[in-house]
Amino acid sequence: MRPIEWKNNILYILDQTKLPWKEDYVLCFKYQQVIDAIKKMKVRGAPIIGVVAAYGIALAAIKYTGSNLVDYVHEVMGEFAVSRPTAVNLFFAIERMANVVNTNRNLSPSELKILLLEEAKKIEEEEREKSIAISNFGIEILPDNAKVLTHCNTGSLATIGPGTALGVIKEGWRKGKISHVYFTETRPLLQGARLTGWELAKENIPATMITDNMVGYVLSKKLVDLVIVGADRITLRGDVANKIGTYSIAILAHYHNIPFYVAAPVSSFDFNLEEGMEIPIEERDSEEVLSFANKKITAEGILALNPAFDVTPAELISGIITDKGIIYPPLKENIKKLKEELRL
Ligand SMILES: CSC[C@@H](O)[C@@H](O)C(=O)COP(=O)(O)O
Repeated sequence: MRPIEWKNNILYILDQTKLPWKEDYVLCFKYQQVIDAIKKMKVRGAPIIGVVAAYGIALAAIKYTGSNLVDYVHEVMGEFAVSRPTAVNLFFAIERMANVVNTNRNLSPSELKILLLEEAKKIEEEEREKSIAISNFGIEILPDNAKVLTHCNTGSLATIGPGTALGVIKEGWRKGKISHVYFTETRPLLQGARLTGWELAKENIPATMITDNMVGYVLSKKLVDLVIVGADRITLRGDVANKIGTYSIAILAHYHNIPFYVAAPVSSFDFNLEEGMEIPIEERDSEEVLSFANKKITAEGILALNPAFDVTPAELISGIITDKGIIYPPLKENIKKLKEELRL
């Protein structure tokens, strides 16, 4: 199963809104279709959003027949930048593509188009490698026979490679360190139930789904030894934006003395932001909350909140598993060290 594929100037995107019922690909011939797929969450998860945006920008360039390719690509990048605001990987990928354009302005349009496509392929390959590295580093935090809880979907569908949090879980299972996985259904769009369940079943990993409001029960009964989740954006002090509900899980884990880990590539860090409250949180259409299985579940006139993410403060996090190793508390100090080491 490949979550995306680039073939003959077409970007194929496995439509995650149709899983697990149907394995259907959306064919993107135009960059607008890529933006639409991101907005409608046909493709979702922080790392893959960046990869898909890079291909979308390359696709726009390849299809352009006008006389000012550089300005056009910048306009397109602006459109991608407002597709989903929280995952910083999107902006990381746009910046990489912008660098290619800005440093090669003097090349012919056809040469520039080739370079843009090469950069998108490079970003894809790098994300794959990063998620393999995270999966391997993560083994260190797993006790023997571990029972683990995760939230949302952080697997191959979200990352190209094995995954971040789910990558650690898959590798832990392969190495005999994990005995059971609990995962939340993840309302309102059920990325846990539909996508994580689908990936775990494909790998034959013993798994139990719980509804989002069962986390307190599961942790109080000591059914799990640790929690691992992904991230959409991590600030300099180690605050983490991730799928709505993550913050509640972190508080419950803290109360019950259960380690709470985050797994994310360095491309999920936003070194421009200090505090979690600075992270822009995507507000989605309230209809997603007001309905279930395409059926309205409230009386007419009832309103609903629909923030897609929340922020977990650094104090609640036991460690961040990255593609460069594990960052332990004090997170602020150690993130600063990593930034300096990587010269970012
Ligand atoms: C490796 S994916 C990490 C995060 O992107 C993931 O945990 C998450 O919150 C996804 O949210 P989504 O709204 O499904 O894009």
